[in-house]
Amino acid sequence: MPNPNILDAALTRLDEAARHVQIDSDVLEKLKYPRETMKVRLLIRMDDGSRKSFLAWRCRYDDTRGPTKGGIRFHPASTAEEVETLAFWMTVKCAVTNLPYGGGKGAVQVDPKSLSKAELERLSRAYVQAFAGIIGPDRDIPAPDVYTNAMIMGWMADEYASIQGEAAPAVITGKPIALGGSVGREDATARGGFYLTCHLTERLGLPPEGLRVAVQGFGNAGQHVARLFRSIGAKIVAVSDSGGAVHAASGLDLDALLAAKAAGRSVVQADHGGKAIPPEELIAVDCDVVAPSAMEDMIHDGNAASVRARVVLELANGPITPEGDRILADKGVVVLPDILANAGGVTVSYFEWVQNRQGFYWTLDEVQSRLKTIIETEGDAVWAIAEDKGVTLRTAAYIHALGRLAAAIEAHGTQQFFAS
Ligand SMILES: NC(=O)C1=CN([C@@H]2O[C@H](COP(=O)(O)OP(=O)(O)OC[C@H]3O[C@@H](n4cnc5c(N)ncnc54)[C@H](O)[C@@H]3O)[C@@H](O)[C@H]2O)C=CC1
Ligand SMILES: O=C(O)CCC(=O)C(=O)O
Repeated sequence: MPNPNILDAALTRLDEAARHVQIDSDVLEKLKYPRETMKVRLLIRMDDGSRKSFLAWRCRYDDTRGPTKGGIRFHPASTAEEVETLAFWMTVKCAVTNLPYGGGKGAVQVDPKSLSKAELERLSRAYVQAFAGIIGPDRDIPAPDVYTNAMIMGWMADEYASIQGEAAPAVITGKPIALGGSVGREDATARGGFYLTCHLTERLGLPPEGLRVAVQGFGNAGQHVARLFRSIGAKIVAVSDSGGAVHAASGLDLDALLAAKAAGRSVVQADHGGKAIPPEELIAVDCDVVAPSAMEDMIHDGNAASVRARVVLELANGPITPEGDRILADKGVVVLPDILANAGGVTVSYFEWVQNRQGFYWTLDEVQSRLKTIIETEGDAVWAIAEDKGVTLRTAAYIHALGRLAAAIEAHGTQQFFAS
């Protein structure tokens, strides 16, 4: 189960940022609590005729800057606290990238691997039936997250359209292209992190060639980031998934790993060309960039000292605890923070929403070049704040976001939020 105090830990990053800028205390008070979290029990019919129920949540953390936006996770260990924390991070992430959104997130406490495809579809449709009153193209716009994908988003969009009695593709992003999805959304999370790393290579002190990369979590974010780094000649020296981890100092056979995953197998079952290692050793392998791309709190006070990479590229949300951050900073390891490094996904989700609303679709080149511009522009802004204030990139990203959030909160007028 995630740390029950995960939201408190996440909020310490906001407090740290607030120490370096003048921020009205009302602004911080508003950002400390989710606006609304709805909890339901979804009851679905199983293939054998029995019925089973699953806890599910949708949190709209803050909508000051626009409709709330964020993925839906299907995971057996999901909790309300985790959903609210993920929704808080979405609020900050959308502000860092200047998308016209607030932050939201959803989850179902389920092991999706234990369901048949038909059961998974019934669960996905039940989720939309339960939350149809809270989501909407101008209210709250879900997307994929851990163990959800384009197929599930397609079922959900279809269910929402049936309920509304009209097509409403902009209610959800990360859909299949055939249902109004955007080209370039599939690898967008990884691509954003890849663009950021490449843009900062020199400033990060990374070797321009022969980069060695380790990837923890080999799903959507992890597989695509490995593929993108390979495309510039990098070696993928270690990868892991929920089934285990593999390592080869001379580089793993990425095609074999991708083929194994496509066939529903773990990386340890692939003809990977390396050796299996204990999963907890992945973050400690000798490499230039380690990309945690799985779950929260994977690098913490108990293992941060073992990180040997020069750079941690946070594709996962919240993979490093605040104590882990301090240890890495003391070691001189640079962390590219989640709220910037994995923002490629929500940025292309925004492009999908825009395309759905205008009914006019862009080319892959247009999507990728707009994504690159946003990531590089906001990356430069965050880097400049970090240099100017002598803070980590994470604190700088929070300072950057806090400025935009404060401006929007103040522009709304305080009477709306704080009864006198
Ligand atoms: N899909 C998206 O658009 C975005 C995802 N993220 C974040 O990226 C992370 C990964 O998400 P996705 O790639 O979409 O999920 P996914 O469901 O496609 O892949 C998750 C991967 O993590 C692995 N995993 C699970 N527990 C693990 C563990 N304890 N150790 C090692 N590997 C483990 C799974 O086996 C799987 O390979 C999450 O933190 C998610 O919130 C962030 C931004 C956008
Ligand atoms: O694509 C989106 O709207 C949200 C993606 C997401 O859940 C995330 O960035 O953590």
